[in-house]
Amino acid sequence: MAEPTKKLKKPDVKIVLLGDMNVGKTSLLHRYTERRFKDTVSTVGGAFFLKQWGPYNISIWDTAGREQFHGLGSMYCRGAAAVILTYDMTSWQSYEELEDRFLSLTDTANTDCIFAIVGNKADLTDSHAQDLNSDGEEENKPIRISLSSSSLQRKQVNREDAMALYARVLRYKGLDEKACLPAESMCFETSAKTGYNVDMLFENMFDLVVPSILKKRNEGESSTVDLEAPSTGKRNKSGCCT
Ligand SMILES: Nc1nc2c(ncn2[C@@H]2O[C@H](COP(=O)(O)OP(=O)(O)OP(=O)(O)O)[C@@H](O)[C@H]2O)c(=O)[nH]1
Ligand SMILES: [Mg+2]
Repeated sequence: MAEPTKKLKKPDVKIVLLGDMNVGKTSLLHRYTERRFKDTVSTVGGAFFLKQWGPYNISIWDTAGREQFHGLGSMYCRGAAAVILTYDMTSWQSYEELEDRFLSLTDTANTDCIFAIVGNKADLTDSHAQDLNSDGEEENKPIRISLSSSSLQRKQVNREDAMALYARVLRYKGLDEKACLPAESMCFETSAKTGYNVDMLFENMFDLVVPSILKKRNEGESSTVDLEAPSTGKRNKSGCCT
């Protein structure tokens, strides 16, 4: 009897994390997937994590922010249903770089690609400390922990700046602001260190890409990949591809 052909579910959709080196892209993904903040090394190339979301498979691509890997960015963005543009709230430069260096990489993303603007390292900012005094909800622990005033820094990028960038991103993509998701719901301030807003960010994005999956399915794209076909990347144990 002939052996059944080996087929593996392939991701239904792709979400890409973009942003300058050191803003915390890898840490955000670790926080979400491993529920902890751990030491990182600067990413080389890119790596992906597969998330099962209900009946759907979503790949989240973590890319390298270092300039030397810049050329790879548009490759990782090809066919992306969503892009998370990430900056460090304590670094104005990391915010500026999003427009100067990273936005054009998204030209290869889907035409209906969804954008989120994410300011990470909220735990380092003084305004975050104030917020938490009134509403200290973070992962598991009371927040007082690491907020010694000596470690706090001035917040260099405000939420209004992020919302203004969101509007410019839509303009760059030729999209009508009124027909798109509102800036208030697409700009996030997070902390990979404490977990602040991290689940909310990723899970919002997962919900938002579901229509893109359904559209793809309606257009009749195969949802399996042939394991016997030549592979294009090496997989390691964690499901990452480098
Ligand atoms: N305080 C604080 N530090 C953070 C946070 N997120 C990341 N870091 C630290 O920032 C540094 C860079 O984090 P990474 O996650 O490696 O940054 P990246 O954006 O993946 O950098 P590349 O891979 O080089 O593009 C590390 O020392 C992290 O520990 C955060 O939310 N708060
Ligand atoms: Mg990284």
